[in-house]
Amino acid sequence: MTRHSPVIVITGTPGTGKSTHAQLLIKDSPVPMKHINVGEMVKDRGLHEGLDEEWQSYTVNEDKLLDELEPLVSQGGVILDWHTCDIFPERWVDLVVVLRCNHTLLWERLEKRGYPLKKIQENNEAEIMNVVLDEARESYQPESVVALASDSMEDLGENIGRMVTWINLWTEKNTSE
Ligand SMILES: Nc1ncnc2c1ncn2[C@@H]1O[C@H](COP(=O)(O)OP(=O)(O)O)[C@@H](O)[C@H]1O
Repeated sequence: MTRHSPVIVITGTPGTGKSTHAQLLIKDSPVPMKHINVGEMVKDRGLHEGLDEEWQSYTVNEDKLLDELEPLVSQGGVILDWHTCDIFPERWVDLVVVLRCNHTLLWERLEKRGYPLKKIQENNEAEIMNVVLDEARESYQPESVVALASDSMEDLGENIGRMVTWINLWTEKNTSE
């Protein structure tokens, strides 16, 4: 698969800042990148088996989702924004960014979002237990996975700068070979 732009996964517990990062990155990226909010795609295109009432989340049909994503990802230039990452085949992905957030801040962000208490607790525990980071480390090569703090606007700016630098290096390497 020849790509002229990379595929970046931005993952992390809900509320850590994935969409905020993805939206800024598509503006600052030196090559055109498309932001795919995978959760919204699942909902909008019906790539699920229905809503789990207890958890207020969709039961994803992974085969349908992967079939839908494959043609979009194959060209490169894509940011996949989702709270889980191990479903994406390793060959699709050039960089996995796992956003981390202090759990008190995360609690406040999810409360503001109007999540039910049970969902806030579940996500808060997942953040404390490193669930998404462990999942990323188990699914991809260590050099492809980077964990970045997303507690403050300062972190946000630094993270975008680091990702822009990474995209420049990737592009230089992959278009000169
Ligand atoms: N680094 C950050 N510093 C301060 N606030 C942030 C940061 N990242 C995200 N936020 C805020 O946290 C909330 C959740 O961010 P969002 O990008 O929607 O998270 P996610 O996509 O991971 O669910 C938003 O109100 C956003 O403005």
